[in-house]
Amino acid sequence: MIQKMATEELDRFGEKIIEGFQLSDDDLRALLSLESEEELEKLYYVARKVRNYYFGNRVFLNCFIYFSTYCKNQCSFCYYNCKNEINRYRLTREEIKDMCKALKGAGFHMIDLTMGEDPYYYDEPDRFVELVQIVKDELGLPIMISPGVMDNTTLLKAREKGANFFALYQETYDHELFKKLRVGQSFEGRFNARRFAKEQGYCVEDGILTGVGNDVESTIKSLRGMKANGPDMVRVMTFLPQEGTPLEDFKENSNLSELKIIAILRLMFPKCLVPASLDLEGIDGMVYRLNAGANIVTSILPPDSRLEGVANYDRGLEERDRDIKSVIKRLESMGMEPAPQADFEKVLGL
Ligand SMILES: C[S@@+](CC[C@H](N)C(=O)[O-])C[C@H]1O[C@@H](n2cnc3c(N)ncnc32)[C@H](O)[C@@H]1O
Ligand SMILES: C[C@H](CCN)[C@@H](N)C(=O)O
Ligand code: SF4
Repeated sequence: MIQKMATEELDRFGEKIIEGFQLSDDDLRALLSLESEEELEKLYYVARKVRNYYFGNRVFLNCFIYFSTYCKNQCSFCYYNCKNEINRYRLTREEIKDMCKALKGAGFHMIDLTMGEDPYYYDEPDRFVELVQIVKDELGLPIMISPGVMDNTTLLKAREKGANFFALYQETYDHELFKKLRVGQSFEGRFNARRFAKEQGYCVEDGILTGVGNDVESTIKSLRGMKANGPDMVRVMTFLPQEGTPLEDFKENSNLSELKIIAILRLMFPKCLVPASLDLEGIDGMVYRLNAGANIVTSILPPDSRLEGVANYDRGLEERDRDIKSVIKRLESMGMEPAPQADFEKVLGL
């Protein structure tokens, strides 16, 4: 398929995608099986062509506020699973308010409010709704919420207070693998919460993990599963094993790299937001992810922040390279730039 294509053919392939061509399962098998750097560069070339057609060199910037690392769940891949004996924090309302004040005018397109499934909020969900209100009042920016499988009533209330985006990642659409990852959780419950949010006017983000025991066929199942639900943002994250978790020693030689899947996501979801997360390899990693077709930088932390990431490649490092100024500087060195806020509001359908 793509291996033997010369530049003109790669351009034509990109144009076909822009014209609406849909990749078949066999096409996905072929792309997921690409091996050499040269072949992969051809895939990234086509993905950039499609990304540039819709977004040019303009990138969106998402601020990540992990405001509570308490959780009642025990996902086998996650550092914050309730069985892991770690230091946890829960920001106070005042701390969140002060953080918002420091974020004014920083240049973010959206604020991502993330928490574990913290009983403090799950037992009193209006506390979470109040948080959304505080951030909306302080910053007025679009808000992404990543609270886990919140009940429908709370999702509705958060929407009324100004939440725009609901992020809930299925991890995999392979039910057997899901059971091993999201231990004791309902596949349908997770799926239905995201679908309900979409029906209530949220933009939604779905996502999968790779390097977590997924193979080509399960990855195709996941790509198809996400496609069927019309997400506004789709991600893939490399699974980073976490100390103190059941998968801390998990290793596999996966050929299903994050960069390869980012590029395939771009071809399957040409107009979608596709993240380049700093959570995995910081700003150096961002460059590769943008060059593979991503167009929103996520897990950008408030300046001088000691807040957690999620996969948190830099946990324990003194120096963290996740502030917006450093991101923008690197973007400029790549000939890219932050998009106007109006472009983002268009994506949100505002
Ligand atoms: C956004 S965070 C927390 C939000 C909320 N508690 C939830 O589970 O949806 C959860 C996501 O981070 C990602 N994640 C968690 N641990 C990870 C790890 N060790 N490596 C890569 N991604 C990870 C997973 O995709 C997971 O869905
Ligand atoms: C996984 C997190 C996002 C949650 N909505 C964040 N660390 C990221 O990588 O974007
Ligand atoms: S992924 Fe979310 S729900 Fe699962 S343990 Fe981590 S914080 Fe809790």
